[in-house]
Amino acid sequence: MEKDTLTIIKIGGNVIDNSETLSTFLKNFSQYKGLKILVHGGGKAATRLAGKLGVETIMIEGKRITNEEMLDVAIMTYAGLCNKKIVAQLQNFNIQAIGLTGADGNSILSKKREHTTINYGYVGDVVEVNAKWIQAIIDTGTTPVFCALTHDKKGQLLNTNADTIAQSLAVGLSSIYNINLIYCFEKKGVLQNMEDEDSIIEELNYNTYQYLKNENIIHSGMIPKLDNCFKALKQGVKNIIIANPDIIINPLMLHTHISL
Ligand SMILES: Nc1ncnc2c1ncn2[C@@H]1O[C@H](COP(=O)(O)OP(=O)(O)O)[C@@H](O)[C@H]1O
Ligand SMILES: CC(=O)N[C@@H](CCC(=O)OP(=O)(O)O)C(=O)O
Repeated sequence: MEKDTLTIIKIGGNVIDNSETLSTFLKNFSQYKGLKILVHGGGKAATRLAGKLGVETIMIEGKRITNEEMLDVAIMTYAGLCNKKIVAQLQNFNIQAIGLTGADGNSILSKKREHTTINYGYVGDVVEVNAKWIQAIIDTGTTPVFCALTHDKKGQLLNTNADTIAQSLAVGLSSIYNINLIYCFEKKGVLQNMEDEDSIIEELNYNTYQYLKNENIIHSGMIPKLDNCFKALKQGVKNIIIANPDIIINPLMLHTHISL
């Protein structure tokens, strides 16, 4: 039997952080046809709330050092502020959305990252996605909205990068669905030149990625994002793009297609 298509869309900090951009995106998302999952980050909002609460933010290679206090900030921000505001807006647009951490429905199981040279603290690496349960939720006509938290099934919530959540869901659900994975951020795609918003690399393969990374044309948050894309491709996810959120209403818009 032909598999259904499921689109997994991830939105990042710069989309969530602007209430107008977010609202426009959510309206467009609500009109996007077919089965869908939304994954959101909120790193910037977490850093802001941490500042207000007097909790210091330390990032190493784009990953947040998550001590006990920072984990509380992450839970408040991702599962609370960001997730519930998004779900409420989607309900307003008549989408039967449900907000989830990986603990809800045991949907995403992870393992606390081991302390090597860097102690990341309460950061989780995904071990397993509960694909059958997520499918059952989708089958009721519900749209899952995942935030950047997982759990270890020993009672501990863990902070997991939202790009990785999207990748793990894509891989975990690819046995059931044909997956489209879309990473949305504020630019139109991966750029050849950060000064030129129109210098979009339309097709990016692994070798070109390595070259552009060495040349420092691809750097910072784009590195873990692309690492997640290639990880997903290597595990059988077929269609992955990096694009501006407007892609969902204008599929002809220029974007970056990722291939091996
Ligand atoms: N070549 C590139 N093209 C586009 N963005 C790039 C590039 N290299 C680095 N970046 C940076 O990567 C960022 C996206 O990563 P990140 O901030 O983690 O995304 P998100 O907003 O989805 O969480 C962009 O905002 C940009 O500053
Ligand atoms: C472990 C880790 O770094 N987790 C991320 C989760 C949030 C996130 O990924 O947010 P964006 O997509 O907006 O960057 C963090 O706490 O910043």
